[in-house]
Amino acid sequence: MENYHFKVNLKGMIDLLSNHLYSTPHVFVRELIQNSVDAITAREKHLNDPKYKGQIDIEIHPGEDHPTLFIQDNGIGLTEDEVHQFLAQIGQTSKRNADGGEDFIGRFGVGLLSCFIVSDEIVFVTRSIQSDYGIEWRGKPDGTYTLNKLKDRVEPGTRVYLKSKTGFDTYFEQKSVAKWVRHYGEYLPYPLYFHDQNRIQLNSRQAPWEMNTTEALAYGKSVLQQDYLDAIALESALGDVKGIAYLLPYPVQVNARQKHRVYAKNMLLSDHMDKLLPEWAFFATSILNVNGLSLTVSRESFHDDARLELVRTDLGNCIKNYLIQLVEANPKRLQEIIQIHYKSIKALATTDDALFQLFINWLPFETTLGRITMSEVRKNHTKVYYTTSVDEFRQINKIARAQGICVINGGYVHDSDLIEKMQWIDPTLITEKISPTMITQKFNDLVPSERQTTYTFIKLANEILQPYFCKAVIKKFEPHHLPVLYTTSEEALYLRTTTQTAEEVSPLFSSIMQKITENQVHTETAQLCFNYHNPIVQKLINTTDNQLQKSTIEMLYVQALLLGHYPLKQEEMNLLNEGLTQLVDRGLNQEENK
Ligand SMILES: Nc1ncnc2c1ncn2[C@@H]1O[C@H](COP(=O)(O)OP(=O)(O)OP(=O)(O)O)[C@@H](O)[C@H]1O
Repeated sequence: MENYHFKVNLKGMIDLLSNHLYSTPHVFVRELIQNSVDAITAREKHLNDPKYKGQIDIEIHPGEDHPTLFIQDNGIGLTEDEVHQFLAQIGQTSKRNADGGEDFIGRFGVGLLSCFIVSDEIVFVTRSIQSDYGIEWRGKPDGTYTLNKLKDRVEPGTRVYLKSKTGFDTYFEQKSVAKWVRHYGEYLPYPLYFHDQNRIQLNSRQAPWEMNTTEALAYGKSVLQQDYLDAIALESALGDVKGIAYLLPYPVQVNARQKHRVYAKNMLLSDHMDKLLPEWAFFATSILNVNGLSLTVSRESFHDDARLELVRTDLGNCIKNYLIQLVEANPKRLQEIIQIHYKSIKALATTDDALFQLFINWLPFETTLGRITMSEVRKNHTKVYYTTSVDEFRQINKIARAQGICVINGGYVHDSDLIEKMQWIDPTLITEKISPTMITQKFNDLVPSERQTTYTFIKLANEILQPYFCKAVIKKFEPHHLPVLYTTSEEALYLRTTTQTAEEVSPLFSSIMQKITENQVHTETAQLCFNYHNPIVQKLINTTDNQLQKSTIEMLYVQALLLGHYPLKQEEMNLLNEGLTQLVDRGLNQEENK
C-alpha cells in the first residue's frame, strides 16, 4: 500500500476564501484595520513602553487607471521569516498561540485574502521591530508571490497597498472608504486617521457600552434615530461582554428576533447579528462589545455553543433585574413598557416564577368586562372563568357580559397558562375553564306549557338546520335583545373550517382536504339556541306564515354565524343571498299592494 498526500488547488482555495466567505466586499476594509490594530496591540505587549503610541493612517490615491488604497500602521511588523510563515501560508497566523493571543481580533490566518475580492495584488511593505531592514511582499490570487529586501530605510510597522481591480473602483472612492472605516473602526482604541486634503480622525467617539443610560438614550436618538423607551446596561463576565439594551418604543411580533450591533474588541463585526439575547427579549435591541466568545471565520457571527448560551442567560438576567427594580423605582415607566410589550412580559412570566409574581397584577387581559388588568379582575371577583380559545370567548362574550360573569379570554398565547398559575399566588381566587356548551347549560329551561307551544317551531328549525349539522333548542337567557346563540365544539369548528377552505382552494388541494375530513363523522355538535325572551323569536314562534318562518330561521342561523365570526360555507352564503332576496321581494310586494 502506498501513501499519498492531499493536494490543494491553491487558486480554488483563494477564490473560495476571498469571494465566498464574506457577505460584502467592504469587509476588506475591516480585515485591514483589524490586522493593523492587532499589530499595534502586539507591539504594545512586546515593548511594554508607555511612550509608544499606536496609530493607523489610511489614504486613497486616485491613480491613472484605478485608485489605490494605502493603510499604514506603526505596529509590530514582520521579519523576513515571519513573512514566509504567516503571509505566504493560508491558515497560518501569528496570533493564535502568541502571548496574549486572546487580546487579538484575528485568529484564523485567512482575513487578508478578502483583499483579493477587490484587488489583483496585495503589496505588503513591512519592517519588524526586531529587524533592521524592510521587506516588500507581493501576493497574487493565483497563489504566487515575490519578496524583496528593501534597500531604503523604513520605520518599523506595515504599509499595505491595494489597487482596485476592474469593476471595483467604487469600493475605493474616498467617501465610501471613509464611511466604511468609520463604520467598522469608530470605537477602536488607537487613533485612526483618514487623509484627503486634511487629516481627519475617524474614531474619536465614546463607545455606547461605556455610556450611562442618559447618554445611551441620547445616542439612540441622535445616531440610531430612535426614541427608545429606555436603555439598560448589559454585562457578562463570562463572555467579557459589555453593552446596552434598548427597549423598542413599538410593539413587535412575539417570535421576532431582533438584530444586534456587535463589536469584538471594539471593532464592528456586524449590525445585524441575532441570537445574542434570549428569545423572550424580542422587545429589545442591543449594542454589544464582546471580547470572550468564539467567532466564526467570516467574523460575522459567533459559534452557537454552550458558552454563548450562558452569556445569553447573563444578558437576559440584566434585563430581568432591570424590570424587577422598576416595580419599586419607577412604576410609571413599567406601565409604559407593559402597555407596549405585555406579550413578551407574559411569555416571560409563564416560565419565570419570580417575574410572574411581580408582573401578573399589572398585565392586561381581554375579558367580558373589557380589557382589564389582573389586579382589577381580582379586586371585583373571587371566581373567574376563562375560555381556552378565542373562538369560544367570542361565542360567549355577550351572554356572559349580560349576566355579569367575568370570563377571561384565555385563547391568546400564554394567557391560559397565566390564569392557571394564579392559584399558586392567590389560593382564594377560583379559576374555572368555561365552554360555550357549559354556558348554555346555565340557561333557564322553558316550563312544560311553554315547551308545548314551541314544539312545532323547534321541530321545523331542526329540519331546516339538520343539513348544516346543527341542532335547534330554545331556552331563556340574557340579554333579551339577542335572538339566538350559536355554539359549537372545537371538533365541529375544525370540520367547518376545513370544509370551507376546501371550497375555496384548487381542486387538487380540495381533494386532499376532503380526504382529511372524510373519516370524521359529522355529529350535531353545533347548536342554535333560540332566546325565548326575545321579541322577534316570540313573533316567529307565533307566525302562521310558514315561508316567512322558514327563511327567518335560516337568516337567524346565518346571522349568528356572522356574529360569531365563523367562516361561511358556500351553502350558507346561498342561504344568506336567497333569504335577503326573499325579504326584499316581500317588502317591495307589500309596498305595491298598499
Ligand atoms: N498589519 C500587519 N502587521 C503585522 N502583521 C500582519 C499585518 N497584517 C497581517 N499580518 C500577518 O499576517 C498574518 C495573516 O493575516 P490574516 O489577516 O490573513 O489572518 P489573521 O489576522 O491572523 O486571522 P484572521 O483570518 O482571523 O483575520 C497575521 O497573522 C499576521 O501575522
